[in-house]
Amino acid sequence: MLDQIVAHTRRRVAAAEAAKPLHQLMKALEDQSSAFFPRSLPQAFGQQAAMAVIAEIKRASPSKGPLNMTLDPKEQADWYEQAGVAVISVLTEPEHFKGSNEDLVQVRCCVKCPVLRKDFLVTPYQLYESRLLQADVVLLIAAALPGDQLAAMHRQAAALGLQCLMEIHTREEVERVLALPLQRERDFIGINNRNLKTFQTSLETTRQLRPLIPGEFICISESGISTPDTVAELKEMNIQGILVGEALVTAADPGNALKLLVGTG
Ligand SMILES: O=C(O)c1ccccc1NCC(=O)[C@H](O)[C@H](O)COP(=O)(O)O
Repeated sequence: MLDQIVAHTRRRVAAAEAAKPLHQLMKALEDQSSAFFPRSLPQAFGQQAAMAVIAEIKRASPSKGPLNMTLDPKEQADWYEQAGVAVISVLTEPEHFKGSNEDLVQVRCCVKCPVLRKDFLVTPYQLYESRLLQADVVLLIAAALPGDQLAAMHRQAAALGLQCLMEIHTREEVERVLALPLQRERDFIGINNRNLKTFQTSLETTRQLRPLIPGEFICISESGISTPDTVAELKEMNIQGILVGEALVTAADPGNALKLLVGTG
C-alpha cells in the first residue's frame, strides 16, 4: 500500500510541478517569507497539562475507507482547539485520504496552534510547497524514503525552517533516523503503531521502540489510539504526545472525545 501511495504521490507532484515549476514556488516563497511566523511544537507541547494531542483531520483512510466525508476542516479544527489540542495534523493526500492543500490553508488560518502537514513527502518540491502552505511541521516517513532520500529530505526541510515529525515503525528505521543530524527543538520522533503492510495497529510497536530513542527527543505514539487506558499505558512508556485520527473524526462531539481521551473532560 505504501509503495502504491508513494507512486501515486510522485505522479501527483509531477503534475503540480508541470503546472507550477519549482522556481515559481521559490519566488512565491521569497515574497511570503516576512509574513510567515512558524509555530513551535515544543512550545505547544509545553503548554499541555495532560498528554499532548496531535489531532488529525482526515475524511478517509486506506485501511478504513470513508470515515467522515462531510467533515468541514475549519469546524473540526475549531472543536479541537477549544478542547485544548497541542497540534493539528491535516491529511493533504487527495486519493486515499480525501484531503487537499486547501484544507491545510483553511485550518492554519483559523487556529493558533502549530499545524502538521501529513502527506507522503518524497520530493523537495513538496517541502517548498509545504512551506508555502504555511505548514509548521511536516511528516517524513522513514519507510517511504529509502537510502539517502531521508537525509536529503530532512536537510531540505531544515533549510526551509520546517519542523519534522520523523516517523518510524521498525528498529532499522530508528537507527536510520537517529543517524541524522537531528535537533531536539525541531525534530520529533513519531512511532507509528500501524504496520503499513497489514494495516494492523499494535501498541507493542511503541513499547519496543520507545526505549531505543534518547530521552532528549519529544516522542509521539501514532495510530490506533482510542481509549483513556491506552493513553495511560503510553504515559508509562514515557510518551509525550499522541497522534489521533479515526477516534476523533468519527466522534459525534470531537472536542469532547479529545478531552475524554486524555482525561481533561
Ligand atoms: O490509516 C491508514 O490506513 C494508513 C494507511 C497507509 C499509510 C498511512 C495510513 N495512515 C496515516 C496515519 O498515520 C494515521 O492517519 C494516523 O496515525 C492516525 O491514525 P488513527 O488514529 O488510527 O486514525
